Amino acid sequence: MQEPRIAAHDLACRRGDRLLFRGVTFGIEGGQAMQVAGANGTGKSSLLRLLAGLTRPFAGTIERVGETGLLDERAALDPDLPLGRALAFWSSIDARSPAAVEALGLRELLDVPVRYLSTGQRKRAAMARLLGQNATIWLLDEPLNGLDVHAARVVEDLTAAHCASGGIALIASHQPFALPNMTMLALQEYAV
Ligand SMILES: Nc1ncnc2c1ncn2[C@@H]1O[C@H](COP(=O)(O)OP(=O)(O)OP(=O)(O)O)[C@@H](O)[C@H]1O
Repeated sequence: MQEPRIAAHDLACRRGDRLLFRGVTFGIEGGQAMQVAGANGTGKSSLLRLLAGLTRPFAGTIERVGETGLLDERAALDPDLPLGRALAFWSSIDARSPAAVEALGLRELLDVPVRYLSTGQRKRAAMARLLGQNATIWLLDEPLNGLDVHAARVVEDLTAAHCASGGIALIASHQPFALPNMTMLALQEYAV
């Protein structure tokens, strides 16, 4: 497998008629993690969506080697399906013996329609979906929002394991996220 990498060079982002940031440059290799910090509205979510390839930069370039998986407020799970079947759509989640389903405390919820899940349960399900996606580059937008203390620790541990096995994690968060050797990108420094 090719070594994963994600890099931005002189990136600028425009939403509507407003330029949010410009001149963002960084490079992250396999095994590394970076937290994107910044006040509300500085463009953290917009940056992750750019890096995921969902929107196009106003200026600058993105280099991406490896598949990206985006975790945000949308669970990317069919709301009408029971959770077990919705997760099964993501190929490597096997509802019978998935370590992630156990670790994230989802076993008792597999028969519950996704639309009935609470905010924290939905976030845990989205994390299980991300694991089932087998993406090497994780883009985590406020991954701890809505999680209780135990679930937050599980998500931090899963992310640390992902990096330890050669993956990349980019984390946009207001909350501290415990991960060894994480670098920091302060988005307000690039505000226009
Ligand atoms: N589709 C859109 N069209 C126009 N403006 C948008 C659009 N999406 C987001 N914005 C604006 O872009 C700015 C940045 O939004 P973004 O969600 O990227 O910020 P953020 O740093 O993640 O904020 P928060 O910390 O509140 O989550 C906001 O002012 C927002 O209103």
